[in-house]
Amino acid sequence: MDIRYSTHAADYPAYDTATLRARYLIDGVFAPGAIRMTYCHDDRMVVAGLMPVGAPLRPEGGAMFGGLGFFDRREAGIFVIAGTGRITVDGTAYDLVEADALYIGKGARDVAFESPDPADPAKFYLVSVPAHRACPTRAIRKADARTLELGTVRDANKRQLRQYLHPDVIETCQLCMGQTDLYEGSVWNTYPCHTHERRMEAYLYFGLGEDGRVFHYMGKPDETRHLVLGNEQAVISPSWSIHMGSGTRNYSFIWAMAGENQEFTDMDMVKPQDLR
Ligand SMILES: O=C[C@H](O)[C@@H](O)CC(=O)C(=O)O
Ligand SMILES: [Zn+2]
Repeated sequence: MDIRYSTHAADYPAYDTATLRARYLIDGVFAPGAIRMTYCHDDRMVVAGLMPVGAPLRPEGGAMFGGLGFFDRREAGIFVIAGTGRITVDGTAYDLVEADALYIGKGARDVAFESPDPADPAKFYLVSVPAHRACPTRAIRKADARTLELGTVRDANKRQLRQYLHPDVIETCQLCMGQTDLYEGSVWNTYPCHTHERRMEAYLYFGLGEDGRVFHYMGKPDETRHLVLGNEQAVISPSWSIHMGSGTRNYSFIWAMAGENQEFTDMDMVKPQDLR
């Protein structure tokens, strides 16, 4: 378990590149046959990659969770970013293809992740946060998501944003999650940018190819820093930080938020002329 404590907004301007990356970047999200977990103390969000090859994978609770089962006091959203996958929750199997998602509510006991086709192993991206009550476990297919078309070719930010774990789609305790795909020729995400003091957020970038990179911007709007991210790397955005990026090509990312509210539009928009 990789543990990330919260950082104060006054501290990050002094970080060098290596420290910025150690605090906010999550590398090695997917490894064949393994569960890779990062426990982030910002809103106690767990970010994990599961890539079953052969035997099914089961997220464990254990010492890090006070001896509880993983889902005893948590909910999770899981997206398939590659391959085809099956998740079995207490005897019910959900078969998922790329861009499908599953929400698992608090109280699930036996959760197994599998790749039914060994030639096409699934990459499951999981984000989990504490939950105070049980909401129903449900699959959300790509077509079920609330879809928004954003941006323009002129601004190189034409993209499709799909809200899967969102109050208009399914009920969750605090997790909001979705996927944004940039169209070919567009490279900017989340511009004009924003903060949301009431929620933290994590992004997983993928579909970048081997050499593609995203220059991800973070920090207070008047004191920005950047992290260079490669394919299938994630980044933590504390509530005080902007989170936007520009890629060397188009790409996709999964965003996940947790905190005080689930109002997607509760954002403090930053005027471009105020960025530094
Ligand atoms: O708070 C919301 C998140 O930052 C993302 O949903 C933004 C995003 O996917 C986009 O603009 O493409
Ligand atoms: Zn945001």
